[in-house]
Amino acid sequence: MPLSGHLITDYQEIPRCAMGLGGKVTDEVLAREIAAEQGDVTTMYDRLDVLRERARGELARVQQEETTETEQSYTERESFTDLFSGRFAQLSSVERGLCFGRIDTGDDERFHVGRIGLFDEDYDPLLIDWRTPVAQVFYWATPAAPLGVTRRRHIRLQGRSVVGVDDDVLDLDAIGDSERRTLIGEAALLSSLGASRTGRMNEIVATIQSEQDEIIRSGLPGVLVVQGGPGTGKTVVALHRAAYLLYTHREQLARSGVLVVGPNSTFLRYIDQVLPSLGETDVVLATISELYPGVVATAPESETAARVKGGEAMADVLAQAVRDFQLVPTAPIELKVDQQRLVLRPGAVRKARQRARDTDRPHNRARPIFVRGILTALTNQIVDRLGRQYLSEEDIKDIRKELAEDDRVRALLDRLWPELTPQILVSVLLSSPERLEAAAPQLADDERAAVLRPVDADWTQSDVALLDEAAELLGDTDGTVAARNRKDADDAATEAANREYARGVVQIELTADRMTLMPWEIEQFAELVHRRTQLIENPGTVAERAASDRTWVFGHVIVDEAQELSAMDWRMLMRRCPRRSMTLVGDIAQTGSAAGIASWADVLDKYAPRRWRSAQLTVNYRTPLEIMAVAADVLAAIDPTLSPPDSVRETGIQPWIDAVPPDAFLDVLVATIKFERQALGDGRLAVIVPTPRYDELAAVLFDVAHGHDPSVLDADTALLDVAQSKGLEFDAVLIADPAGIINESDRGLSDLYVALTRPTKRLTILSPGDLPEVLRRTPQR
Ligand SMILES: Nc1ncnc2c1ncn2[C@@H]1O[C@H](COP(=O)(O)OP(=O)(O)OP(=O)(O)O)[C@@H](O)[C@H]1O
Repeated sequence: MPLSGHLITDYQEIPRCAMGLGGKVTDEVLAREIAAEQGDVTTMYDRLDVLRERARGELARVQQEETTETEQSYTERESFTDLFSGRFAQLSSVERGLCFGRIDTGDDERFHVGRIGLFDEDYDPLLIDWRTPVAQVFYWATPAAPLGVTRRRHIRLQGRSVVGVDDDVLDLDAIGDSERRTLIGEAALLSSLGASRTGRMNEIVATIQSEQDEIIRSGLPGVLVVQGGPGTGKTVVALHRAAYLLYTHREQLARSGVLVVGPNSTFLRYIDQVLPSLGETDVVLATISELYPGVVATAPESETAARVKGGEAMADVLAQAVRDFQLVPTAPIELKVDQQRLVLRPGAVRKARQRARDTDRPHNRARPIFVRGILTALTNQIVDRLGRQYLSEEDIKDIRKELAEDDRVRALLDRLWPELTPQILVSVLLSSPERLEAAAPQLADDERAAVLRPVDADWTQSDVALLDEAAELLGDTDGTVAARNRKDADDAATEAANREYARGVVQIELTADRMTLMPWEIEQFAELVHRRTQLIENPGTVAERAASDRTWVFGHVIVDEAQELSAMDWRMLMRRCPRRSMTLVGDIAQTGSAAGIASWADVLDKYAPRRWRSAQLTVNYRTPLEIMAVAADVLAAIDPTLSPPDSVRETGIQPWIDAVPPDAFLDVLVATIKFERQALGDGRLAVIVPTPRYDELAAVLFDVAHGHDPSVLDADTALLDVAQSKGLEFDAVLIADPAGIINESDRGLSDLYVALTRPTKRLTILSPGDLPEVLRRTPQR
């Protein structure tokens, strides 16, 4: 089948099996090839069964083993349990689609590619893991650059049966110029793209395209920015990159973990199956709202408040707000301590404050310096009064100690330089017009008014980065420092002992030859014994501990919809990854947040100068050509210099765009939903509406699931606003009231663009009253 560019028409008509570009094969040849593949595939599944049974048997034996319950035997048993249950879970997760490809090279060699590596009893490879360097050619070879590959075969399985093979013949002599630019494995790709959506994203190991694979396998260090229009696979590529990096750099990443940040909890639910289905679980999935442990940030806020609080200026505002808590009295303060009348003069306080500030320590950590300065000033008064010549060093120390323990002195110190928590600082600042005015003279009156709220107001998403910034400015309190020091000392001692112990256990196991450890599992086992022992002191998986520790440093951070992050969010995120090993995926044209960024360089030249690189994804695998034509008009209105990604499919189904009188809108909407449901059959339909109309429409659309719980994705028809639909996709989308979406915010056109690019098959637009100008170019039906 000749291909032109990336567009494929009549994709349902693609021959069941194409053996070589441009050619069809007889049923007989096909049956013979399928039978041959079946033999190999059956051998792989047999081997998988053996390994799975072995892991299950080992697991059962370890669990039933009689041991004297010493801490040592407990640790050993738990480590084996982890190892074998991890191995068992991994072997089980690859059951579906175990093998999906074959590569033949010019030297008459061939190997199969699959979701996991398998070896026979003699260590001869049966199946190569998709993440290994050897498997790379499966994704990279093209007729123009065959990389030594003569044939790439896509193998389709149903259960354990081979039901189809599709070959790309990569022999340059056999094909013409027009056929050289092709999608890789287009039949397999198109059958996966044409399938109905389930509300959960699927992995794509079998059909990764070369421009995507290059990104997935890009090196670990530095920041990689992946810019791409809607549907180009940014999310799915970012997740496969996480799996690839964890496989390739497991030593480095397993201990520190990988953080994946997504735009909202519905999105996290949408993607939460991808990594487990690739056998990876050591990953923290979080939204920005969840990045400050202990704070649940779900309260809504105005666009202006989000923009102001997300602005870089807030870093200075918070720093000033902290300084405003470090007071110098305007007049001398009198104190009565033990019948003594003491006077604290502003000059002495100012001097103590300057000393403390000069240390450049965070507020709570500089407080002891301030306290020392004040206590010295007060002690000197008493000492001078009593006569220094009559006092020993010990006497002077006692005076100082008494002063330090005196309630009135302590109250005064708390007033002049209070110990603060991030929560107190941020909530007091945002609820006090006076404090705000003092700390934020650079903000306009209406901006300050927009961020004011009651002191006990619930946290919003943009508060999270403020809390994180505040935590940096304040540092730990004395109580938390003491607790941490104690814990660090304990941890260091335990860690050293445990490493020693882990080494011993592995040695004993190897000598006793009791377990069937593969050579490459010995290190893994040692690490597990070590981690297990650590867990007795410090419970929780890496993911759990990382999620509960604000200062946790991740080995790699992946951010999806990265264009939405505010300047303050970036500051927070960069603290989580000082090594700057990051993958940021996004699309500037889809920016919906008022605080979002306008260019990648704006952010990255600052945080990772000369350490960031960018890559582009250019092909839209989601939205068919007919729908992208409508989206293209909106994109041109956002920025005439931008062009949408090329759609890979054409469905022949034109979008339905209609304007109805406002008083008929609801009735027509209900009828249209019904019509779309019938047209879709099993597929998923999203009704996307302006946020201000969400509640009103939720109340009248009885058969449509609504609410902000991610479980709306389980319904066949869901009511969403644009923010909720970000990153998701549906078989059909009905946009109700497009003008409402455009007028909702300054970035309304970008929001409409996001909504228009969610469907995989059908698009309907229903407008109460006139259609917005930007949608009038498409013929109405
Ligand atoms: N190589 C591929 N093989 C099969 N399916 C693919 C491939 N690449 C992308 N897809 C599918 O295309 C759809 C769009 O991918 P994805 O959601 O990752 O795009 P995106 O760039 O993040 O989109 P958006 O910016 O609009 O949220 C998904 O259904 C994904 O599974």
